[in-house]
Amino acid sequence: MTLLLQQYPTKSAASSDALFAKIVNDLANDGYSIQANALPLGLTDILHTHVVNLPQYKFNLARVGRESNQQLNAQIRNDKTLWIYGDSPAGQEWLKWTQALQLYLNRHLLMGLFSFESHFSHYAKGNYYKKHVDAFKGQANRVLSLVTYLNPQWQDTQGGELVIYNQPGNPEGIKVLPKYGTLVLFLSEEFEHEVKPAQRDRYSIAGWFRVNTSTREQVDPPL
Ligand SMILES: O=C(O)CCC(=O)C(=O)O
Ligand SMILES: [Fe+2]
Repeated sequence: MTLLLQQYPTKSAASSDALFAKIVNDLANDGYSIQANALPLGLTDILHTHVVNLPQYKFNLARVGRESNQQLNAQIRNDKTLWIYGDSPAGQEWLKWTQALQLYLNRHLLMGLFSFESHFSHYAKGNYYKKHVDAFKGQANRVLSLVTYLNPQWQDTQGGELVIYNQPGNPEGIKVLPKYGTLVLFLSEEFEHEVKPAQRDRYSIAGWFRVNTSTREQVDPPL
């Protein structure tokens, strides 16, 4: 008999299982999950080193939807972004980890997550992203939003909070400081949220798990 060693779960994926289980529980109960010190430290470190060493010119002014009017855009958000592909060791490690998360979510919540896209964001001092949703009901195929933060020693007084408006009865929303290794997930269509201006450079990764809405006429996500 030949025994094939399974690729999954790997040791590192297995060590995230306790975290993934908490996320599944939160998502099922509340539709969002906020986890401090969630990312494996080695992964946070490699991503942080990578992002702070990227040359500024590689980042692009973020766009809002299909809007091409840059002035209007800048009133809504003025961070800069850079899409993450597997063309760097940091990018590869990140995509491996989010892949393990995607698999876990599909197994335990049957979400049918089909693909994942993500970008680094750099909010320079004073930058913001006004209140928005990441996907519109019935339109988009972004179903689950993910954000993680790459800012060592973030102080409570330095602003830059993500505010999640979780229910009408709580107009203040839930504030999340962009601390090193904190991970946030929420259902993309359900929660308005915003990024408050920060007192210092703020680095993060924003990502979205998508379902496949391909039809015979249209391949989506685009190849
Ligand atoms: O950086 C954050 O805290 C959230 C970013 C965000 O909402 C987005 O990029 O859509
Ligand atoms: Fe967002």
